[in-house]
Amino acid sequence: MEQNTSSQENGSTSVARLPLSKIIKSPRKRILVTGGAGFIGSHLVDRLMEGGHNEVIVADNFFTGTKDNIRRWIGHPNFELIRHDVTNPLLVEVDQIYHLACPASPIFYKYNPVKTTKTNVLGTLNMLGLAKRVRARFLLTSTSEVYGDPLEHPQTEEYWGNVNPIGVRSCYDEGKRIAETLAFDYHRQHGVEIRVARIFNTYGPRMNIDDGRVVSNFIAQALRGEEMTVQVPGTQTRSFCYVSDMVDGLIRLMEGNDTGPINLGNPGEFTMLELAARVKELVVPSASWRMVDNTPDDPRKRKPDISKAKAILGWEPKVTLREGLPLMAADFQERLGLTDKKQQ
Ligand SMILES: NC(=O)c1ccc[n+]([C@@H]2O[C@H](COP(=O)([O-])OP(=O)(O)OC[C@H]3O[C@@H](n4cnc5c(N)ncnc54)[C@H](O)[C@@H]3O)[C@@H](O)[C@H]2O)c1
Ligand SMILES: O=C(O)[C@H]1O[C@H](OP(=O)(O)OP(=O)(O)OC[C@H]2O[C@@H](n3ccc(=O)[nH]c3=O)[C@H](O)[C@@H]2O)[C@H](O)[C@@H](O)[C@@H]1O
Repeated sequence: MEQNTSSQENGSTSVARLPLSKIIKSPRKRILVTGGAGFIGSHLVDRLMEGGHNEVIVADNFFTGTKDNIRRWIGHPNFELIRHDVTNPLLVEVDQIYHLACPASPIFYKYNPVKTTKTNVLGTLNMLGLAKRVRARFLLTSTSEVYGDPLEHPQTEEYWGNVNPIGVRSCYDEGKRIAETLAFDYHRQHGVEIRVARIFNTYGPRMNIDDGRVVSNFIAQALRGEEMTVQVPGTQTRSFCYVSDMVDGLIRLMEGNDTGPINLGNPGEFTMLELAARVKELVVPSASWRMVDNTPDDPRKRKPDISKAKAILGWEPKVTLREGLPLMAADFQERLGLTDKKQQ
């Protein structure tokens, strides 16, 4: 029998103003992941796709990401890949936006610093504009680099940071700081639901082999039989979080009620010399290292205070560096087409 649709067609004003995604009751969430072809993004996409409850759209310009990272989902009915640069507006109907698009390795973000700033400013502005228009919840992957070369240790979310505004890292550090500002202003001014994660150094399978970040460099160098390049003084510290823990934290933040900013990272703190020694012990026992020059404004120490993530999200990392390094090395070994160096 034909339904009388006149009330639906004439619909009340309030219903008519609802975004389409709220009117069409879909059992699935539609989720946009910008930068979804990158390292963290592709692991996040895996987690969001598994279980079949979501439709996932990846928007990526493939500057540092690759289709290989998301190849398993291409052709899946719940998955869509768009070649898109976030410095241009994007029109899609979604319920959630995970905004990761931005080169993360210092080598790549310094390669075209003006573009990095544009990605952080215009890219975040465009994605917040989209969130406002379609009433999507928006999560920004900010960084521990907003703390700069920190004068407080470990870093809590209350610390305002020590950042050089005109240095070679500023396109990234200051870019992420203004991205956070934009998120909070869209929240206060336009009521956009925002979530801000401050991610500390994350590592794992699928990192670009020649990405330039320390864990990928050391593992690739050790496996290739090259010396690991420890930048002076070698006593600078970082705290390394395995990617599956990070993805878990990001999803908890998105699904929870707190805007953040919330530190997500592993509080285990290592000097770069200790990291090189761990790679030697766990990946290639014959490996060695040499000291090389450092780059300007390298933060001397970094370690997250994750009390807030524990209390608010019930989250803390599970995978230790000792467990994570061999998992990453196995992936690198396969991609480099190498045999197991440890057994040689
Ligand atoms: N991995 C970490 O240790 C770490 C730490 C702090 C913050 N983060 C943040 O997490 C996010 C992901 O980092 P990652 O380690 O996966 O890096 P990644 O370089 O592997 O991924 C970034 C992705 O963004 C894409 N991209 C870059 N510029 C773009 C643009 N203008 N338009 C569309 N796509 C663009 C790249 O092609 C890539 O797929 C970044 O925003 C980064 O700042 C990462
Ligand atoms: O976690 C973060 O918030 C940020 O960390 C990184 O910045 P950084 O910590 O400097 O990352 P790396 O380039 O991996 O350097 C880490 C340390 O390793 C040292 N390093 C790096 C490379 C290398 O070959 N050898 C080496 O000793 C560097 O001097 C530095 O002290 C990147 O900027 C971002 O991915 C991210 O936003």
